[in-house]
Amino acid sequence: MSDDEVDHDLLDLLRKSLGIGGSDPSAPPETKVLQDAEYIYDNSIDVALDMRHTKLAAIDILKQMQEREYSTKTWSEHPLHPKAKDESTVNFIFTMDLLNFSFWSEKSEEERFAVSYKEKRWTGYWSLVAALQRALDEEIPITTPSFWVNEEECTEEVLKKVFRSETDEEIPMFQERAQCLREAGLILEEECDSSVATLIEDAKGSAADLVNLLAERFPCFRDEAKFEGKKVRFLKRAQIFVADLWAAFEGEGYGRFNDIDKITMFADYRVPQMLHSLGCISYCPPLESKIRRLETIEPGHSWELQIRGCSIWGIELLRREILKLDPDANVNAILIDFFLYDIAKEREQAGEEAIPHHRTRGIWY
Ligand SMILES: Nc1nc2c(c(CN[C@H]3C=C[C@H](O)[C@@H]3O)cn2[C@@H]2O[C@H](COP(=O)(O)O)[C@@H](O)[C@H]2O)c(=O)[nH]1
Repeated sequence: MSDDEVDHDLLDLLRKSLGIGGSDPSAPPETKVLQDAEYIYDNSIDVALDMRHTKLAAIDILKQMQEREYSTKTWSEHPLHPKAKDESTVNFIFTMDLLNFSFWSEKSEEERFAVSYKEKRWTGYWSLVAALQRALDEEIPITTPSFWVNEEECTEEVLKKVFRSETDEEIPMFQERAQCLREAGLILEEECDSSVATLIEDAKGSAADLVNLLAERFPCFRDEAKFEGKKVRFLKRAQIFVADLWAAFEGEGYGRFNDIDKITMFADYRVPQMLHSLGCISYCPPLESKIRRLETIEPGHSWELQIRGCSIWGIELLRREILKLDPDANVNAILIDFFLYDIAKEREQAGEEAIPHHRTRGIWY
């Protein structure tokens, strides 16, 4: 059996249960996402990273982030993001990142699922944020975990109203989203007296531990796969939950973590597209033409895992190049990722040409 096939997690578990060896309890907590991303990158033959473009992109991104004074403060400046530095925002962010996946549509811009809120029409990620804000305005306690498990009040009809569309297309994966809320509500009720704040306190100020806690306790956050026979972790929504907390609270209070730089890029479908536009990532011809033909890639397919793993590793290389340019730059993988997502949306809004994002339907991103 080669080393790659050894299930190190199982070995760890065995050692712990036998009380021998095992991971050193005093070792700093790790999520293993970055090391799994590097493993995927080292074993990818259909997706590649380009160091020359990465170095060029680092110059441009550093300059733009400094010009925009891009920081955690930017998060709350988005019109739809909650501003209160209190538990209501903790609950909002948890609800949002429980459901922060798979907004893409096969329909046209005009026909796709869209939410009308504050005289604007929101699609994609922002349609989710708008739907939650609209529900709260309509006195539906959609961000309260105990509501999700109340079958008399939180009916399918109420959820349909929360996620009602301006068009004939309903929100993608409506049933899966309802299931995520119910499951998370039950687990929070059992383990944290329905309080997200308690869940955060259980991590004792460690971002990595909070990510691991979410993956351990909530199946719907357990974003893992098998790549070439080895278990790999992406944990995209668990990580973006921690990152959104950190940004919303500007590193204080519920957003205070002593190891926030352990959080990696979030392996979604938008930032890989941006990395391709920057020339940092490239696809083998059959994969590129599949993406350009808008054909779906099955969840767990090697191509999907290579795109996700190489994107995480690509942002790490970008981060290192930025810090070589300016060792004092206030930049980590989170802020680079947030910035690239925002730029990707600005470019899309401006009608700029870009390769389509890849299409994999699922609850992980
Ligand atoms: N890697 C990464 N993925 C992100 C975001 C965000 C929004 N984050 C906000 C918070 C801070 C930032 O400044 C943003 O304002 C959404 N997504 C993912 O993208 C997809 C939605 O795409 P579209 O359908 O086009 O809206 C979907 O998988 C969603 O989970 C991000 O930041 N990073």
